[in-house]
Amino acid sequence: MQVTIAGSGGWGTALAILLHENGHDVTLWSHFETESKQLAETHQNPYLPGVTLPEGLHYSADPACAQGREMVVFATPSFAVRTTAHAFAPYLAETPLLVSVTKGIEEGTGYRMSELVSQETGRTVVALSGPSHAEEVSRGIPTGVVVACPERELAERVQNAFMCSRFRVYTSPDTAGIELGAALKNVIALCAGVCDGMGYGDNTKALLMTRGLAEVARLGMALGAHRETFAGLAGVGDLIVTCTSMHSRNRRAGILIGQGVPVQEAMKQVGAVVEGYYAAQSAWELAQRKNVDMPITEAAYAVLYEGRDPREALNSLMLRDRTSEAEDAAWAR
Ligand SMILES: NC(=O)C1=CN([C@@H]2O[C@H](COP(=O)(O)OP(=O)(O)OC[C@H]3O[C@@H](n4cnc5c(N)ncnc54)[C@H](O)[C@@H]3O)[C@@H](O)[C@H]2O)C=CC1
Ligand SMILES: O=C(CO)COP(=O)(O)O
Repeated sequence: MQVTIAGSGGWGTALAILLHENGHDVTLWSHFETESKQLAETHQNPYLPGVTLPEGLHYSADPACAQGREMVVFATPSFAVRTTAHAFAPYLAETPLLVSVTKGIEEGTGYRMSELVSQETGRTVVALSGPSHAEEVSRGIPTGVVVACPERELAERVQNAFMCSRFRVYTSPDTAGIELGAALKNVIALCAGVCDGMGYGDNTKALLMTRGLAEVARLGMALGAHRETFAGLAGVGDLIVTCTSMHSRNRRAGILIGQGVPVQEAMKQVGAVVEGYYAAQSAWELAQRKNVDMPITEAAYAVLYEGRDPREALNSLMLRDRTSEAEDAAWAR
């Protein structure tokens, strides 16, 4: 298959290596000409230290490189997905498969990433997500993900393109669930990092992850996602990897914030996109709009955007009104 990957950060590059190994003819597109030249000349990507890009990958900074390709994968940070899809749209008429692998929610509108690409291109878009740090995928470490699309045939074609012995791909019809799980868990991972940075323990993190998943699923379902998706790879699977891995940019940013580093400085020190920072604002807005209770996300928003002290935020989460883990209906059983 002829493939273009639109976005040459860590994730786009890791997927370019994978698809090249799968026998596809891959062009890696960069937003910046200088970045594209550097990749072509050095075969190294600073976002993936120690990984050498294989011979045979092509590099471009021109969206026209998508012309006539069979699959285009959008892999930029979320803030750049709409503009990138807009730039690529004139070249996609003969491309049957469009894929989004970005994890975020558009600020202000609340749209998911596949929705942005769809709006800009007028086409159905497959979403790919799951516990999949680029640092590990680029080194061939076995990984599992989900591809979602209401059109099963499109999902299965994308599954076939990515699947191999080190990259297991499941399909799902629940694009909303897959994308919301991906975007919202980043907020919880950032909070898990904050707890680590403040020196709290494994109990605290397990509490945060479990109750975090509950509120992620609550908002997801209010936005049309299926409950069971949050028990899958793009839900609890991705939550586990992001809250526990030192590869996670969200967790690393959180650790710094928990240690007292100012938010903007923490993101600068991480040096790659911290999607949970942006998702906290979008999730907070969506929760208000849909009237969904999301106490952890609300606390994250207050810490990240209003300067609230993280210790004080955690303390007030612990002392919220007492409640039940079960829904009211369960007590009647
Ligand atoms: N890194 C990872 O392990 C994984 C990342 N993701 C998701 O993939 C998305 C991209 O993540 P990464 O590749 O890690 O990000 P990154 O932080 O490595 O991305 C940096 C890239 O963004 C590009 N960029 C900057 N401004 C741009 C613009 N205006 N237009 C287009 N591109 C621009 C830069 O050229 C650079 O190549 C995020 O949503 C992330 O959550 C998903 C799974 C794994
Ligand atoms: O989504 C990811 C892994 O599945 C990447 O997480 P970070 O953005 O926190 O590094």
